[in-house]
Amino acid sequence: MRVGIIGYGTIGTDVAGFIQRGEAGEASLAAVLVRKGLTCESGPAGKSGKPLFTASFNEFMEQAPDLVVECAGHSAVAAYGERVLRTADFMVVSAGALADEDLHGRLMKTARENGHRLVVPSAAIAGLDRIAAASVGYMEEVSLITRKPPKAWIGTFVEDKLNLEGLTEPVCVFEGPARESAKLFPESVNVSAALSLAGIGFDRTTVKVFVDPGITSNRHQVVARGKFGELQLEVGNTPSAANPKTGYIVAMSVIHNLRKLSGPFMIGL
Ligand SMILES: NC(=O)C1=CN([C@@H]2O[C@H](COP(=O)(O)OP(=O)(O)OC[C@H]3O[C@@H](n4cnc5c(N)ncnc54)[C@H](OP(=O)(O)O)[C@@H]3O)[C@@H](O)[C@H]2O)C=CC1
Ligand SMILES: O=C([O-])CC(=O)C(=O)O
Repeated sequence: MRVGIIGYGTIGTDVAGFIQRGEAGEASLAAVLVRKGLTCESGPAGKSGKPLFTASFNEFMEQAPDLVVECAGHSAVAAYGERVLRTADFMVVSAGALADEDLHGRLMKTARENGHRLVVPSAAIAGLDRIAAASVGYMEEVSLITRKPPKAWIGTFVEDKLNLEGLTEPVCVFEGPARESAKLFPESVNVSAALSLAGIGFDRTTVKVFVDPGITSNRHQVVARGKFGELQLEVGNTPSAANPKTGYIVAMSVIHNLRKLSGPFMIGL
């Protein structure tokens, strides 16, 4: 399976590294779409050699990826999604972009018409296998509490509202439906979108978001109840050195999914 990556930041770099070290099952790296010129010293190459690093979307798609992994943010999902799905599967890490109903609908239509798949990895959250299975029956509740340390909020709108360095107690910066949280925190609460898509949708999934000076990991708590029974889980993601908003687990989850999609064995669905 030939893989293309959009975005060579924290997640994209890790995903590319895993693939190039042969840790992604049958997947090989075909091309990386970057924003400005080349960011990799290995330089340009073609279909058969090293992966191509390019700022041209057309050149990127000419490498004939079977699957493209988006690791670049909400705007990249909107900019490239439909064009990718005409010829390849599309794995969306910035799942919050799908809170835009119109965009989500267009991507689904393009995928269906062209026989490709829109794939959302679990990334920073857990338990989506069970939530998705549970949603086959009636569900009364799916809720999420996301907490991250102050440094994870630098560069977000929260920085303008709070003195992040001076916090001594957790502060709730959002409470409401997942559709709003996914749009309000494009770089840091994509987990609410993945949870919504697995379960009862963006409008019934409820979310609280905290800046918490008492923790060092990015923490997500999920509670769900329904015909299946109930689920309570909490994950603590180690923030990556390059971007404290993002856990290392996100790239690892992408690789787990590449192994599943490219190989003969699937588990953790
Ligand atoms: N589903 C989940 O659980 C999670 C999802 N995410 C999502 O993943 C995204 C990426 O995270 P992360 O890697 O940590 O972020 P980074 O900011 O470290 O990296 C993003 C990279 O994408 C590049 N980029 C942006 N737009 C484009 C474009 N149009 N074409 C090519 N490259 C582009 C940026 O380039 P430049 O430097 O030029 O801006 C940057 O190099 C986040 O914005 C978030 O939406 C993150 C964590 C968890
Ligand atoms: O990595 C995390 O813990 C979650 C995250 O940034 C997101 O959901 O966008």
